[in-house]
Amino acid sequence: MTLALGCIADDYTGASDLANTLTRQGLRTVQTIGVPADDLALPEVDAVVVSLKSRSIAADQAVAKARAAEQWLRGRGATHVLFKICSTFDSTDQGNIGPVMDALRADAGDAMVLVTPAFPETGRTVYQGHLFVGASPLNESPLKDHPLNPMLDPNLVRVLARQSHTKISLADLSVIAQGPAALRKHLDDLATRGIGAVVADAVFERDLETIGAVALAHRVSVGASGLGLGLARALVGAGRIELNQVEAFDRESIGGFAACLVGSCSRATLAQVADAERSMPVLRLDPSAIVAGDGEAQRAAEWAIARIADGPVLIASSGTPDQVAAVQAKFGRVAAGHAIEQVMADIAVRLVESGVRRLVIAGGETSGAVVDRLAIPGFLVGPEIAAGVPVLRAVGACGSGMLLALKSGNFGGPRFFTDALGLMS
Ligand SMILES: Nc1ncnc2c1ncn2[C@@H]1O[C@H](COP(=O)(O)OP(=O)(O)O)[C@@H](O)[C@H]1O
Ligand SMILES: O=C(O)[C@@H](O)C(=O)COP(=O)(O)O
Repeated sequence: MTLALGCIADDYTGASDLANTLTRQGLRTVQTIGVPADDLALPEVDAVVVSLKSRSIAADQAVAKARAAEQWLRGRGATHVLFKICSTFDSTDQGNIGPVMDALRADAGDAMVLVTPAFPETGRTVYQGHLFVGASPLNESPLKDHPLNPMLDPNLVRVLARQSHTKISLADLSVIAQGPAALRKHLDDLATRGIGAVVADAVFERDLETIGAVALAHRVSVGASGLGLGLARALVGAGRIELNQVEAFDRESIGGFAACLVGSCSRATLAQVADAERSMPVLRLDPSAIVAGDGEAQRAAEWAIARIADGPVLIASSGTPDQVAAVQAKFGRVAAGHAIEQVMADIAVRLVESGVRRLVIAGGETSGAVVDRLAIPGFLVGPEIAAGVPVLRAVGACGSGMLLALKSGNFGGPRFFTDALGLMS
């Protein structure tokens, strides 16, 4: 297998979003959980997205994990490696995007790294280095209240400069709009001034095509699915990919019971849970009881198992920003998040033991905890439920025969959970 593109994603929902984008652009793509074991049988693919649960961990640990993934990808022939971050940049001043970028840049020997989280299909655009979520600057969007990575500064040149040892600058839209040659010249000029990474504006997909075409000549880039789209189109345009069928697995019905586990507290997910209450039983967990270790996992699993034979169920820990703040004030941000994720994983194990084969999980960290506990080694990409969220089929012995959807907290329309289950038969 010689990879046309290697990718390292900093969480599992983000990885499935990127795998979805690459697949839709005609690249045969597989998502692996961590660096794959040597004995994991992978199909012949153009791109591998190695998923890490590294978005919210210490920089030195994230760097070590990213380097291991990079080595594996380079060993399979990847000349370009995309470090996939969130389209809302989810990374505080203590975050690790800058340190991982610095390390990958050093390993690759690149003079310049292009960085853009723009993903216009989901409303994420970058202008003058400022990230917008729909019409709102990042710091006025719901991301200001993210439970783990609250985003308070929309200027990504500043945010990245606070995390990185590399000198950061901007490629603004007036440069990007002139196309690849102008962007190359701009980067060359900046490199002579000691700049080593550039936040690139992007509002439309054509901007990402320009950025992708230029980035492909480098060995490393940093961005969200929009940059994946730009790189994929550049690979196809360069004749380095044979266009493939967009779905990598057959749609044979899988059966078994279905359940949704929701740990995201995003505004979009809160509305989706409220909507799901109209079509399936919903259990709202008590986060304080979870963190206090009061048997919430056991109670929730029993509640679900008593109902799943009659149809899908949904279990949510999600709270409003005020409720999340109250739990965090009592138990601490990291401890609360971790305890809730682990209870979701406990519940998932019980559900799978009871015959659940179709699992929808909302939230990146939540998905990471559940998929890790189920020991699923990787996924093939199936039909798209919503922008950035595909149906996934588990590969490998653990979890084989299961369908999952890993939903980024912010993605999906109001009826996401019923939409997802409708495509996961
Ligand atoms: N009610 C709650 N109070 C505090 N933290 C919560 C609550 N419910 C979930 N969490 C935690 O919030 C975090 C949500 O992150 P994540 O699953 O990545 O969602 P998203 O995709 O929206 O970022 C997780 O660590 C989760 O355990
Ligand atoms: O780029 C994105 O927005 C997503 O792919 C993503 O990374 C999702 O992260 P979570 O919102 O934490 O699930």
